[in-house]
Amino acid sequence: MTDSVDDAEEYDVIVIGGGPAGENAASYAIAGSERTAALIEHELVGGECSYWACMPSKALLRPGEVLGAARNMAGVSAGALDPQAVLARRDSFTNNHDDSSQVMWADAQGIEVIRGAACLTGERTVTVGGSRRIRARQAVVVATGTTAAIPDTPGLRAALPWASRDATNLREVPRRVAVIGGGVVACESASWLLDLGVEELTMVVRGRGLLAKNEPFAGKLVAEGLEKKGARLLFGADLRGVERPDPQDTGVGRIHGGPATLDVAGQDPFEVDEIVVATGRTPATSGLGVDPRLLDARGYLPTDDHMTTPDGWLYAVGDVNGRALLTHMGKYQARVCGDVIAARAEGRPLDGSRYSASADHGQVPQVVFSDPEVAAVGITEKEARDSGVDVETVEVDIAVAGSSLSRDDFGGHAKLVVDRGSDTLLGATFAGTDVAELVHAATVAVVGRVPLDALWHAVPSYPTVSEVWLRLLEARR
Ligand SMILES: Cc1cc2nc3c(=O)[nH]c(=O)nc-3n(C[C@H](O)[C@H](O)[C@H](O)COP(=O)(O)OP(=O)(O)OC[C@H]3O[C@@H](n4cnc5c(N)ncnc54)[C@H](O)[C@@H]3O)c2cc1C
Ligand SMILES: NC(=O)c1ccc[n+]([C@@H]2O[C@H](COP(=O)([O-])OP(=O)(O)OC[C@H]3O[C@@H](n4cnc5c(N)ncnc54)[C@H](O)[C@@H]3O)[C@@H](O)[C@H]2O)c1
Repeated sequence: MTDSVDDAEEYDVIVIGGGPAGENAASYAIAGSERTAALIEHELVGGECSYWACMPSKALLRPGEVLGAARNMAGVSAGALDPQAVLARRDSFTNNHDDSSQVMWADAQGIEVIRGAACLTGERTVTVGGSRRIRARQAVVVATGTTAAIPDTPGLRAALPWASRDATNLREVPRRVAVIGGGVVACESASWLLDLGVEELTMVVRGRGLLAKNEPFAGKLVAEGLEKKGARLLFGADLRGVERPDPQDTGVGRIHGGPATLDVAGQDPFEVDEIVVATGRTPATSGLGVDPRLLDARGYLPTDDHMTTPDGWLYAVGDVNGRALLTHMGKYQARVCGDVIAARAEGRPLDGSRYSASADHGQVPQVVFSDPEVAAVGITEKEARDSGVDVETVEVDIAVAGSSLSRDDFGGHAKLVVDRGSDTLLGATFAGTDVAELVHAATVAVVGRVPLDALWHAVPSYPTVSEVWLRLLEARR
Protein backbone atom coordinates (compact mmCIF):
# COMPACT_ATOMS: atom_id res chain seq x y z
CA MET A 1 0.00 0.00 0.00
CA THR A 2 1.30 3.52 -0.85
CA ASP A 3 -0.13 6.99 -0.41
CA SER A 4 -0.91 8.99 -3.55
CA VAL A 5 -0.83 12.77 -3.87
CA ASP A 6 -4.40 13.23 -2.63
CA ASP A 7 -3.84 10.92 0.36
CA ALA A 8 -6.23 8.18 -0.83
CA GLU A 9 -4.72 4.82 0.14
CA GLU A 10 -3.94 2.70 -2.92
CA TYR A 11 -4.25 -1.01 -3.61
CA ASP A 12 -3.97 -2.83 -6.90
CA VAL A 13 -7.36 -4.43 -6.42
CA ILE A 14 -10.29 -3.51 -4.19
CA VAL A 15 -13.02 -6.07 -3.57
CA ILE A 16 -16.30 -4.91 -2.01
CA GLY A 17 -17.97 -7.76 -0.11
CA GLY A 18 -16.19 -10.51 1.80
CA GLY A 19 -18.47 -13.43 0.95
CA PRO A 20 -17.22 -16.57 -0.82
CA ALA A 21 -17.08 -14.81 -4.19
CA GLY A 22 -15.25 -11.72 -2.94
CA GLU A 23 -12.70 -13.73 -0.95
CA ASN A 24 -11.78 -15.85 -3.96
CA ALA A 25 -11.62 -12.94 -6.40
CA ALA A 26 -9.16 -11.13 -4.11
CA SER A 27 -7.06 -14.23 -3.58
CA TYR A 28 -6.83 -15.20 -7.28
CA ALA A 29 -6.16 -11.60 -8.40
CA ILE A 30 -2.95 -11.30 -6.38
CA ALA A 31 -1.78 -14.92 -6.02
CA GLY A 32 1.95 -15.38 -6.52
CA SER A 33 2.52 -11.66 -7.18
CA GLU A 34 3.52 -8.50 -5.34
CA ARG A 35 0.07 -6.99 -6.05
CA THR A 36 -2.00 -5.75 -3.10
CA ALA A 37 -5.71 -6.29 -2.43
CA ALA A 38 -8.21 -4.82 0.01
CA LEU A 39 -11.33 -6.78 0.94
CA ILE A 40 -14.04 -4.56 2.40
CA GLU A 41 -16.72 -6.16 4.54
CA HIS A 42 -19.40 -4.49 6.64
CA GLU A 43 -20.62 -7.62 8.45
CA LEU A 44 -18.67 -10.88 8.66
CA VAL A 45 -15.88 -12.12 6.40
CA GLY A 46 -17.31 -15.30 4.91
CA GLY A 47 -20.57 -13.63 3.92
CA GLU A 48 -24.13 -14.88 3.80
CA CYS A 49 -23.04 -18.42 2.94
CA SER A 50 -20.95 -19.06 6.04
CA TYR A 51 -23.19 -17.58 8.72
CA TRP A 52 -26.75 -17.23 7.44
CA ALA A 53 -27.22 -19.46 4.38
CA CYS A 54 -25.44 -22.61 3.14
CA MET A 55 -23.58 -23.68 6.29
CA PRO A 56 -26.29 -23.28 8.93
CA SER A 57 -29.02 -24.60 6.63
CA LYS A 58 -27.11 -27.73 5.75
CA ALA A 59 -26.13 -28.23 9.40
CA LEU A 60 -29.84 -28.10 10.28
CA LEU A 61 -30.89 -30.50 7.51
CA ARG A 62 -28.36 -33.27 8.03
CA PRO A 63 -29.62 -34.56 11.42
CA GLY A 64 -33.13 -35.05 9.97
CA GLU A 65 -31.68 -36.99 7.03
CA VAL A 66 -29.65 -39.21 9.33
CA LEU A 67 -32.70 -39.87 11.51
CA GLY A 68 -34.84 -40.66 8.45
CA ALA A 69 -32.21 -43.09 7.19
CA ALA A 70 -31.89 -44.78 10.59
CA ARG A 71 -35.68 -45.10 10.92
CA ASN A 72 -35.76 -46.84 7.56
CA MET A 73 -33.07 -49.42 8.20
CA ALA A 74 -34.20 -52.76 9.61
CA GLY A 75 -32.12 -53.67 12.65
CA VAL A 76 -31.31 -50.09 13.63
CA SER A 77 -33.20 -48.53 16.51
CA ALA A 78 -33.55 -44.81 15.94
CA GLY A 79 -34.41 -42.28 18.61
CA ALA A 80 -35.40 -38.67 17.94
CA LEU A 81 -33.72 -35.33 17.30
CA ASP A 82 -32.61 -33.22 20.25
CA PRO A 83 -33.44 -29.73 18.89
CA GLN A 84 -31.13 -27.86 21.30
CA ALA A 85 -28.21 -30.14 20.38
CA VAL A 86 -28.99 -29.68 16.68
CA LEU A 87 -28.96 -25.89 17.13
CA ALA A 88 -25.71 -26.07 19.06
CA ARG A 89 -24.13 -28.12 16.27
CA ARG A 90 -25.43 -25.54 13.76
CA ASP A 91 -23.74 -22.81 15.83
CA SER A 92 -20.45 -24.69 15.71
CA PHE A 93 -20.63 -24.66 11.91
CA THR A 94 -21.15 -20.89 11.90
CA ASN A 95 -18.31 -20.45 14.44
CA ASN A 96 -20.90 -18.68 16.61
CA HIS A 97 -20.62 -15.79 14.15
CA ASP A 98 -16.93 -15.26 14.86
CA ASP A 99 -15.11 -14.60 11.56
CA SER A 100 -11.56 -14.48 12.94
CA SER A 101 -10.54 -17.69 11.14
CA GLN A 102 -11.71 -16.24 7.81
CA VAL A 103 -9.78 -13.02 8.51
CA MET A 104 -6.69 -15.11 9.29
CA TRP A 105 -7.16 -16.91 5.96
CA ALA A 106 -7.31 -13.53 4.17
CA ASP A 107 -4.18 -12.34 6.00
CA ALA A 108 -2.36 -15.49 4.94
CA GLN A 109 -3.27 -14.77 1.30
CA GLY A 110 -1.86 -11.23 1.60
CA ILE A 111 -5.32 -9.65 1.50
CA GLU A 112 -5.98 -6.68 3.78
CA VAL A 113 -9.44 -6.83 5.36
CA ILE A 114 -11.05 -3.45 5.90
CA ARG A 115 -14.18 -3.31 8.06
CA GLY A 116 -17.01 -1.00 7.04
CA ALA A 117 -19.62 -0.27 4.40
CA ALA A 118 -18.11 0.57 1.02
CA CYS A 119 -19.45 2.89 -1.63
CA LEU A 120 -18.04 3.71 -5.07
CA THR A 121 -17.31 7.44 -5.12
CA GLY A 122 -15.43 7.80 -8.40
CA GLU A 123 -13.52 5.86 -11.02
CA ARG A 124 -11.56 3.13 -9.18
CA THR A 125 -12.31 5.00 -5.95
CA VAL A 126 -14.13 3.61 -2.94
CA THR A 127 -15.13 5.26 0.32
CA VAL A 128 -15.41 3.08 3.40
CA GLY A 129 -17.55 4.05 6.37
CA GLY A 130 -18.34 7.41 4.78
CA SER A 131 -14.85 8.91 5.18
CA ARG A 132 -11.94 6.57 4.42
CA ARG A 133 -11.03 6.92 0.76
CA ILE A 134 -9.14 4.17 -1.04
CA ARG A 135 -8.25 3.82 -4.68
CA ALA A 136 -7.56 0.85 -6.92
CA ARG A 137 -4.64 1.08 -9.33
CA GLN A 138 -6.22 -1.63 -11.47
CA ALA A 139 -9.63 -3.06 -10.58
CA VAL A 140 -12.63 -2.82 -8.30
CA VAL A 141 -14.65 -6.01 -7.86
CA VAL A 142 -18.24 -5.82 -6.61
CA ALA A 143 -19.16 -8.94 -4.64
CA THR A 144 -21.90 -7.65 -2.38
CA GLY A 145 -24.34 -10.54 -2.82
CA THR A 146 -28.07 -10.35 -2.19
CA THR A 147 -30.54 -9.91 0.65
CA ALA A 148 -33.93 -11.56 1.16
CA ALA A 149 -36.78 -10.02 -0.84
CA ILE A 150 -40.00 -9.39 1.11
CA PRO A 151 -43.10 -8.90 -1.10
CA ASP A 152 -45.37 -5.86 -0.73
CA THR A 153 -48.33 -7.97 0.48
CA PRO A 154 -50.51 -5.83 2.80
CA GLY A 155 -49.48 -6.29 6.43
CA LEU A 156 -46.57 -8.64 5.67
CA ARG A 157 -43.63 -6.32 6.37
CA ALA A 158 -45.37 -4.83 9.41
CA ALA A 159 -45.75 -8.37 10.77
CA LEU A 160 -41.92 -8.63 10.99
CA PRO A 161 -41.87 -12.08 9.35
CA TRP A 162 -38.84 -14.33 9.43
CA ALA A 163 -36.60 -14.19 6.37
CA SER A 164 -33.90 -16.74 5.54
CA ARG A 165 -31.52 -15.41 8.23
CA ASP A 166 -34.11 -16.09 10.95
CA ALA A 167 -34.93 -19.53 9.59
CA THR A 168 -31.28 -20.62 9.44
CA ASN A 169 -30.37 -18.98 12.74
CA LEU A 170 -33.49 -19.95 14.64
CA ARG A 171 -33.24 -19.92 18.44
CA GLU A 172 -36.88 -20.82 19.11
CA VAL A 173 -39.04 -23.40 17.32
CA PRO A 174 -42.49 -21.93 16.60
CA ARG A 175 -45.44 -24.33 16.95
CA ARG A 176 -47.30 -23.18 13.83
CA VAL A 177 -45.50 -21.80 10.76
CA ALA A 178 -46.46 -20.54 7.31
CA VAL A 179 -43.71 -20.67 4.67
CA ILE A 180 -44.29 -18.28 1.76
CA GLY A 181 -42.71 -19.46 -1.52
CA GLY A 182 -42.02 -22.74 -3.26
CA GLY A 183 -38.35 -22.40 -4.20
CA VAL A 184 -35.20 -23.79 -2.66
CA VAL A 185 -35.19 -21.82 0.59
CA ALA A 186 -38.88 -22.62 1.14
CA CYS A 187 -38.43 -26.38 0.60
CA GLU A 188 -35.24 -26.70 2.65
CA SER A 189 -36.47 -24.56 5.56
CA ALA A 190 -39.86 -26.33 5.68
CA SER A 191 -37.94 -29.58 5.94
CA TRP A 192 -35.71 -28.63 8.89
CA LEU A 193 -38.52 -26.80 10.71
CA LEU A 194 -40.65 -29.95 10.61
CA ASP A 195 -37.63 -32.03 11.70
CA LEU A 196 -37.11 -29.68 14.65
CA GLY A 197 -40.68 -30.06 15.88
CA VAL A 198 -42.92 -27.50 14.17
CA GLU A 199 -46.37 -29.05 14.63
CA GLU A 200 -48.35 -27.31 11.88
CA LEU A 201 -46.59 -26.07 8.75
CA THR A 202 -48.38 -24.61 5.74
CA MET A 203 -46.55 -23.76 2.53
CA VAL A 204 -48.17 -20.93 0.59
CA VAL A 205 -46.99 -21.44 -2.99
CA ARG A 206 -48.20 -19.17 -5.76
CA GLY A 207 -47.16 -21.57 -8.54
CA ARG A 208 -48.56 -24.98 -9.34
CA GLY A 209 -45.61 -26.92 -7.95
CA LEU A 210 -42.43 -26.73 -5.90
CA LEU A 211 -38.96 -26.04 -7.32
CA ALA A 212 -40.36 -24.67 -10.56
CA LYS A 213 -36.89 -24.19 -12.08
CA ASN A 214 -36.29 -27.98 -12.02
CA GLU A 215 -37.81 -30.90 -13.94
CA PRO A 216 -41.45 -31.17 -12.73
CA PHE A 217 -40.98 -34.68 -11.26
CA ALA A 218 -38.46 -33.31 -8.76
CA GLY A 219 -40.94 -30.82 -7.30
CA LYS A 220 -43.61 -33.52 -7.10
CA LEU A 221 -41.35 -35.89 -5.15
CA VAL A 222 -40.30 -33.09 -2.79
CA ALA A 223 -43.97 -32.15 -2.26
CA GLU A 224 -44.74 -35.77 -1.38
CA GLY A 225 -41.78 -35.84 1.00
CA LEU A 226 -42.89 -32.67 2.77
CA GLU A 227 -46.46 -33.95 3.06
CA LYS A 228 -45.09 -37.15 4.57
CA LYS A 229 -43.35 -35.02 7.22
CA GLY A 230 -46.72 -33.32 7.92
CA ALA A 231 -46.70 -30.17 5.77
CA ARG A 232 -49.88 -28.73 4.29
CA LEU A 233 -49.22 -27.47 0.76
CA LEU A 234 -51.36 -24.76 -0.83
CA PHE A 235 -50.64 -24.38 -4.57
CA GLY A 236 -51.83 -21.54 -6.79
CA ALA A 237 -52.15 -19.68 -3.49
CA ASP A 238 -52.40 -15.90 -3.50
CA LEU A 239 -51.43 -14.38 -0.14
CA ARG A 240 -53.73 -11.34 0.03
CA GLY A 241 -52.84 -10.03 3.46
CA VAL A 242 -51.40 -10.62 6.91
CA GLU A 243 -52.53 -9.33 10.29
CA ARG A 244 -50.26 -9.52 13.31
CA PRO A 245 -51.60 -7.31 16.09
CA ASP A 246 -48.53 -7.67 18.33
CA PRO A 247 -45.31 -7.80 16.24
CA GLN A 248 -42.10 -7.53 18.27
CA ASP A 249 -38.50 -7.23 17.13
CA THR A 250 -37.15 -9.92 19.44
CA GLY A 251 -34.01 -10.56 17.39
CA VAL A 252 -32.86 -12.92 14.64
CA GLY A 253 -34.37 -16.40 14.94
CA ARG A 254 -36.70 -15.59 17.85
CA ILE A 255 -40.47 -15.56 17.45
CA HIS A 256 -41.35 -12.02 16.41
CA GLY A 257 -44.37 -11.36 18.62
CA GLY A 258 -47.87 -12.79 18.88
CA PRO A 259 -49.76 -14.90 16.35
CA ALA A 260 -50.40 -13.75 12.77
CA THR A 261 -53.46 -14.43 10.64
CA LEU A 262 -52.98 -15.10 6.93
CA ASP A 263 -55.57 -14.33 4.29
CA VAL A 264 -55.00 -16.63 1.32
CA ALA A 265 -57.48 -16.40 -1.57
CA GLY A 266 -59.91 -19.33 -1.55
CA GLN A 267 -58.90 -20.49 1.96
CA ASP A 268 -60.31 -19.85 5.41
CA PRO A 269 -58.03 -17.38 7.25
CA PHE A 270 -55.55 -19.29 9.39
CA GLU A 271 -53.35 -18.41 12.34
CA VAL A 272 -49.64 -19.15 12.74
CA ASP A 273 -46.96 -18.32 15.30
CA GLU A 274 -44.37 -17.32 12.68
CA ILE A 275 -44.16 -16.61 8.97
CA VAL A 276 -41.08 -17.56 6.92
CA VAL A 277 -40.76 -15.49 3.76
CA ALA A 278 -38.74 -17.33 1.08
CA THR A 279 -39.63 -15.42 -2.06
CA GLY A 280 -36.25 -14.85 -3.66
CA ARG A 281 -33.45 -12.31 -3.35
CA THR A 282 -32.68 -8.63 -3.99
CA PRO A 283 -29.18 -7.67 -5.23
CA ALA A 284 -27.17 -5.60 -2.74
CA THR A 285 -26.48 -2.71 -5.10
CA SER A 286 -28.68 -0.06 -3.55
CA GLY A 287 -26.59 2.85 -2.22
CA LEU A 288 -23.41 1.27 -3.56
CA GLY A 289 -22.65 4.13 -5.93
CA VAL A 290 -22.62 1.95 -9.07
CA ASP A 291 -23.51 3.93 -12.20
CA PRO A 292 -27.24 3.10 -12.56
CA ARG A 293 -26.75 2.60 -16.31
CA LEU A 294 -24.70 -0.50 -15.49
CA LEU A 295 -27.51 -2.12 -13.48
CA ASP A 296 -30.30 -4.22 -15.00
CA ALA A 297 -34.01 -3.66 -14.29
CA ARG A 298 -33.85 -5.78 -11.11
CA GLY A 299 -30.72 -4.03 -9.80
CA TYR A 300 -28.19 -6.79 -10.66
CA LEU A 301 -24.80 -5.77 -12.07
CA PRO A 302 -24.33 -7.83 -15.26
CA THR A 303 -20.93 -8.63 -16.72
CA ASP A 304 -19.42 -10.35 -19.73
CA ASP A 305 -17.85 -13.80 -19.37
CA HIS A 306 -14.61 -12.21 -18.08
CA MET A 307 -16.76 -10.88 -15.19
CA THR A 308 -16.08 -7.37 -16.48
CA THR A 309 -18.69 -4.59 -16.69
CA PRO A 310 -18.70 -2.14 -19.60
CA ASP A 311 -16.69 0.21 -17.34
CA GLY A 312 -13.61 -1.97 -17.85
CA TRP A 313 -12.05 -1.42 -14.41
CA LEU A 314 -15.24 -2.59 -12.63
CA TYR A 315 -15.94 -6.32 -12.20
CA ALA A 316 -18.79 -8.22 -10.50
CA VAL A 317 -18.81 -11.75 -9.13
CA GLY A 318 -21.25 -13.93 -7.18
CA ASP A 319 -24.93 -13.35 -6.53
CA VAL A 320 -24.73 -9.64 -7.33
CA ASN A 321 -24.27 -10.21 -11.07
CA GLY A 322 -27.44 -12.35 -11.18
CA ARG A 323 -25.86 -15.11 -13.30
CA ALA A 324 -26.32 -18.06 -10.91
CA LEU A 325 -27.15 -17.46 -7.23
CA LEU A 326 -25.07 -20.31 -5.82
CA THR A 327 -21.90 -20.32 -3.75
CA HIS A 328 -19.99 -22.71 -5.99
CA MET A 329 -20.86 -20.66 -9.09
CA GLY A 330 -19.89 -17.40 -7.37
CA LYS A 331 -16.54 -18.92 -6.41
CA TYR A 332 -16.08 -20.19 -9.98
CA GLN A 333 -16.76 -16.71 -11.34
CA ALA A 334 -14.32 -15.33 -8.77
CA ARG A 335 -11.57 -17.66 -9.97
CA VAL A 336 -12.20 -16.50 -13.54
CA CYS A 337 -12.30 -12.85 -12.43
CA GLY A 338 -9.09 -13.10 -10.39
CA ASP A 339 -7.30 -14.84 -13.26
CA VAL A 340 -8.50 -12.16 -15.70
CA ILE A 341 -7.31 -9.35 -13.40
CA ALA A 342 -3.93 -11.07 -12.98
CA ALA A 343 -3.53 -11.64 -16.72
CA ARG A 344 -4.41 -8.02 -17.51
CA ALA A 345 -1.99 -6.79 -14.81
CA GLU A 346 0.79 -8.90 -16.32
CA GLY A 347 -0.04 -7.97 -19.93
CA ARG A 348 -0.97 -11.55 -20.83
CA PRO A 349 -3.73 -12.26 -23.38
CA LEU A 350 -6.98 -13.79 -22.14
CA ASP A 351 -6.38 -16.92 -24.20
CA GLY A 352 -7.85 -20.13 -22.96
CA SER A 353 -11.09 -21.21 -21.37
CA ARG A 354 -10.01 -20.44 -17.80
CA TYR A 355 -10.61 -16.75 -18.48
CA SER A 356 -14.27 -17.21 -19.41
CA ALA A 357 -17.13 -18.22 -17.09
CA SER A 358 -18.77 -20.36 -19.75
CA ALA A 359 -20.39 -22.82 -17.32
CA ASP A 360 -22.79 -20.09 -16.23
CA HIS A 361 -24.57 -20.66 -19.52
CA GLY A 362 -26.56 -23.85 -19.14
CA GLN A 363 -24.01 -25.97 -17.25
CA VAL A 364 -24.82 -25.01 -13.66
CA PRO A 365 -25.08 -27.80 -11.08
CA GLN A 366 -27.23 -27.48 -7.97
CA VAL A 367 -28.25 -29.71 -5.09
CA VAL A 368 -31.42 -28.97 -3.18
CA PHE A 369 -30.99 -30.63 0.22
CA SER A 370 -34.68 -31.40 0.60
CA ASP A 371 -36.10 -34.81 1.49
CA PRO A 372 -35.72 -36.34 -1.07
CA GLU A 373 -32.69 -34.47 -2.37
CA VAL A 374 -32.75 -33.00 -5.86
CA ALA A 375 -29.46 -32.87 -7.75
CA ALA A 376 -29.43 -31.38 -11.21
CA VAL A 377 -27.08 -29.96 -13.81
CA GLY A 378 -27.57 -28.23 -17.12
CA ILE A 379 -30.89 -27.50 -18.72
CA THR A 380 -34.33 -29.07 -18.35
CA GLU A 381 -36.25 -30.75 -21.16
CA LYS A 382 -38.47 -27.67 -21.46
CA GLU A 383 -35.49 -25.31 -21.68
CA ALA A 384 -33.89 -27.54 -24.32
CA ARG A 385 -37.08 -27.72 -26.41
CA ASP A 386 -37.66 -23.96 -26.04
CA SER A 387 -34.18 -23.34 -27.44
CA GLY A 388 -34.96 -25.47 -30.49
CA VAL A 389 -32.80 -28.51 -29.69
CA ASP A 390 -33.80 -31.92 -31.11
CA VAL A 391 -34.27 -33.49 -27.67
CA GLU A 392 -34.35 -37.06 -26.50
CA THR A 393 -35.12 -37.86 -22.87
CA VAL A 394 -34.48 -40.96 -20.78
CA GLU A 395 -36.11 -41.53 -17.40
CA VAL A 396 -35.88 -44.36 -14.88
CA ASP A 397 -36.69 -44.93 -11.24
CA ILE A 398 -33.57 -45.23 -9.10
CA ALA A 399 -34.08 -48.85 -8.15
CA VAL A 400 -30.66 -50.50 -8.15
CA ALA A 401 -28.87 -52.73 -5.70
CA GLY A 402 -26.95 -49.79 -4.25
CA SER A 403 -30.10 -47.82 -3.49
CA SER A 404 -31.96 -50.69 -1.85
CA LEU A 405 -28.91 -51.41 0.31
CA SER A 406 -28.53 -47.79 1.38
CA ARG A 407 -32.03 -47.44 2.79
CA ASP A 408 -35.05 -49.76 3.08
CA ASP A 409 -37.47 -47.12 1.77
CA PHE A 410 -35.18 -45.79 -0.98
CA GLY A 411 -37.15 -44.11 -3.71
CA GLY A 412 -35.99 -41.87 -6.49
CA HIS A 413 -36.13 -40.96 -10.12
CA ALA A 414 -33.59 -39.85 -12.70
CA LYS A 415 -33.84 -38.11 -16.06
CA LEU A 416 -31.36 -37.30 -18.80
CA VAL A 417 -31.89 -34.63 -21.44
CA VAL A 418 -29.92 -35.54 -24.55
CA ASP A 419 -29.11 -33.54 -27.68
CA ARG A 420 -29.95 -36.10 -30.36
CA GLY A 421 -27.82 -34.33 -32.96
CA SER A 422 -24.53 -34.46 -31.06
CA ASP A 423 -25.49 -37.47 -28.86
CA THR A 424 -24.38 -35.52 -25.78
CA LEU A 425 -25.96 -34.77 -22.45
CA LEU A 426 -27.51 -31.31 -21.96
CA GLY A 427 -29.01 -31.92 -18.55
CA ALA A 428 -29.52 -34.49 -15.82
CA THR A 429 -31.76 -34.52 -12.77
CA PHE A 430 -31.74 -36.98 -9.90
CA ALA A 431 -34.27 -36.95 -7.08
CA GLY A 432 -33.94 -39.35 -4.18
CA THR A 433 -32.17 -40.03 -0.93
CA ASP A 434 -28.48 -39.07 -0.97
CA VAL A 435 -28.37 -38.31 -4.70
CA ALA A 436 -26.25 -35.19 -4.13
CA GLU A 437 -23.03 -37.02 -4.93
CA LEU A 438 -24.42 -38.34 -8.24
CA VAL A 439 -24.51 -34.97 -9.93
CA HIS A 440 -20.81 -34.35 -10.38
CA ALA A 441 -20.49 -37.26 -12.82
CA ALA A 442 -23.29 -35.66 -14.85
CA THR A 443 -21.58 -32.26 -14.61
CA VAL A 444 -18.37 -33.74 -16.04
CA ALA A 445 -20.35 -35.32 -18.88
CA VAL A 446 -22.24 -32.10 -19.65
CA VAL A 447 -19.23 -29.77 -19.49
CA GLY A 448 -16.98 -32.27 -21.29
CA ARG A 449 -19.67 -32.88 -23.95
CA VAL A 450 -18.97 -36.59 -23.55
CA PRO A 451 -20.86 -38.59 -26.22
CA LEU A 452 -23.32 -41.04 -24.68
CA ASP A 453 -21.61 -43.83 -26.61
CA ALA A 454 -18.47 -43.07 -24.62
CA LEU A 455 -20.43 -43.05 -21.34
CA TRP A 456 -21.30 -46.68 -22.06
CA HIS A 457 -17.67 -47.43 -21.15
CA ALA A 458 -17.86 -45.47 -17.88
CA VAL A 459 -18.87 -48.54 -15.90
CA PRO A 460 -20.50 -47.77 -12.52
CA SER A 461 -19.26 -49.81 -9.57
CA TYR A 462 -21.54 -52.46 -8.11
CA PRO A 463 -23.47 -52.14 -5.83
CA THR A 464 -23.64 -48.33 -5.75
CA VAL A 465 -26.46 -45.86 -6.40
CA SER A 466 -24.37 -44.74 -9.40
CA GLU A 467 -25.57 -47.89 -11.17
CA VAL A 468 -28.58 -45.80 -12.16
CA TRP A 469 -26.27 -44.50 -14.93
CA LEU A 470 -26.21 -48.02 -16.43
CA ARG A 471 -30.01 -48.27 -16.17
CA LEU A 472 -30.37 -44.91 -17.94
CA LEU A 473 -28.05 -45.98 -20.78
CA GLU A 474 -29.75 -49.39 -21.02
CA ALA A 475 -33.17 -47.73 -21.18
CA ARG A 476 -31.92 -45.80 -24.20
CA ARG A 477 -30.56 -48.73 -26.20
C1 LIG B 1 -30.95 -20.03 3.23
C2 LIG B 1 -29.98 -20.12 2.08
C3 LIG B 1 -29.30 -21.31 1.86
C4 LIG B 1 -28.41 -21.41 0.80
N1 LIG B 1 -27.79 -22.61 0.59
C5 LIG B 1 -26.94 -22.74 -0.44
C6 LIG B 1 -26.29 -23.98 -0.70
O1 LIG B 1 -26.49 -24.97 0.00
N2 LIG B 1 -25.43 -24.06 -1.73
C7 LIG B 1 -25.19 -22.99 -2.55
O2 LIG B 1 -24.40 -23.12 -3.49
N3 LIG B 1 -25.79 -21.80 -2.34
C8 LIG B 1 -26.66 -21.65 -1.31
N4 LIG B 1 -27.25 -20.44 -1.08
C9 LIG B 1 -26.87 -19.29 -1.92
C10 LIG B 1 -25.56 -18.69 -1.37
O3 LIG B 1 -25.73 -18.29 -0.03
C11 LIG B 1 -25.14 -17.50 -2.21
O4 LIG B 1 -25.11 -17.86 -3.57
C12 LIG B 1 -23.75 -17.02 -1.79
O5 LIG B 1 -23.72 -16.63 -0.44
C13 LIG B 1 -23.33 -15.84 -2.67
O6 LIG B 1 -22.01 -15.46 -2.33
P1 LIG B 1 -21.53 -13.96 -2.58
O7 LIG B 1 -20.12 -13.91 -2.13
O8 LIG B 1 -21.88 -13.55 -3.95
O9 LIG B 1 -22.46 -13.07 -1.63
P2 LIG B 1 -22.68 -13.09 -0.05
O10 LIG B 1 -22.38 -14.40 0.54
O11 LIG B 1 -24.05 -12.51 0.14
O12 LIG B 1 -21.59 -12.07 0.50
C14 LIG B 1 -21.65 -10.71 0.19
C15 LIG B 1 -20.92 -9.95 1.27
O13 LIG B 1 -20.85 -8.58 0.92
C16 LIG B 1 -21.03 -7.80 2.08
N5 LIG B 1 -21.47 -6.47 1.65
C17 LIG B 1 -22.62 -6.16 0.99
N6 LIG B 1 -22.65 -4.85 0.73
C18 LIG B 1 -21.50 -4.33 1.22
C19 LIG B 1 -20.95 -3.01 1.24
N7 LIG B 1 -21.57 -1.97 0.69
N8 LIG B 1 -19.76 -2.83 1.86
C20 LIG B 1 -19.10 -3.86 2.43
N9 LIG B 1 -19.57 -5.12 2.42
C21 LIG B 1 -20.75 -5.35 1.83
C22 LIG B 1 -22.06 -8.57 2.87
O14 LIG B 1 -22.03 -8.22 4.24
C23 LIG B 1 -21.63 -10.01 2.62
O15 LIG B 1 -20.74 -10.45 3.61
C24 LIG B 1 -28.17 -20.31 -0.04
C25 LIG B 1 -28.85 -19.10 0.18
C26 LIG B 1 -29.75 -19.00 1.22
C27 LIG B 1 -30.47 -17.71 1.45
N1 LIG C 1 -29.18 -25.81 -1.87
C1 LIG C 1 -28.97 -24.73 -2.58
O1 LIG C 1 -28.23 -24.73 -3.57
C2 LIG C 1 -29.67 -23.44 -2.21
C3 LIG C 1 -30.37 -23.35 -1.02
C4 LIG C 1 -31.05 -22.17 -0.74
C5 LIG C 1 -30.98 -21.11 -1.64
N2 LIG C 1 -30.26 -21.23 -2.76
C6 LIG C 1 -30.26 -20.17 -3.77
O2 LIG C 1 -30.65 -18.95 -3.19
C7 LIG C 1 -31.51 -18.26 -4.07
C8 LIG C 1 -32.74 -17.79 -3.34
O3 LIG C 1 -33.60 -18.89 -3.01
P1 LIG C 1 -35.16 -18.65 -2.87
O4 LIG C 1 -35.80 -19.94 -2.55
O5 LIG C 1 -35.39 -17.48 -1.98
O6 LIG C 1 -35.56 -18.16 -4.33
P2 LIG C 1 -36.21 -18.98 -5.54
O7 LIG C 1 -36.15 -18.05 -6.68
O8 LIG C 1 -35.63 -20.33 -5.66
O9 LIG C 1 -37.73 -19.18 -5.11
C9 LIG C 1 -38.56 -18.10 -4.83
C10 LIG C 1 -39.99 -18.61 -4.64
O10 LIG C 1 -40.80 -17.55 -4.19
C11 LIG C 1 -41.92 -17.40 -5.05
N3 LIG C 1 -42.26 -15.98 -5.07
C12 LIG C 1 -41.53 -14.96 -5.57
N4 LIG C 1 -42.16 -13.79 -5.36
C13 LIG C 1 -43.30 -14.08 -4.70
C14 LIG C 1 -44.37 -13.31 -4.20
N5 LIG C 1 -44.38 -11.98 -4.36
N6 LIG C 1 -45.38 -13.93 -3.56
C15 LIG C 1 -45.38 -15.26 -3.41
N7 LIG C 1 -44.39 -16.07 -3.86
C16 LIG C 1 -43.37 -15.48 -4.49
C17 LIG C 1 -41.47 -17.95 -6.39
O11 LIG C 1 -42.59 -18.33 -7.16
C18 LIG C 1 -40.62 -19.14 -5.92
O12 LIG C 1 -41.43 -20.24 -5.59
C19 LIG C 1 -31.84 -19.19 -5.21
O13 LIG C 1 -31.20 -18.77 -6.38
C20 LIG C 1 -31.33 -20.51 -4.77
O14 LIG C 1 -30.80 -21.29 -5.82
C21 LIG C 1 -29.61 -22.38 -3.08
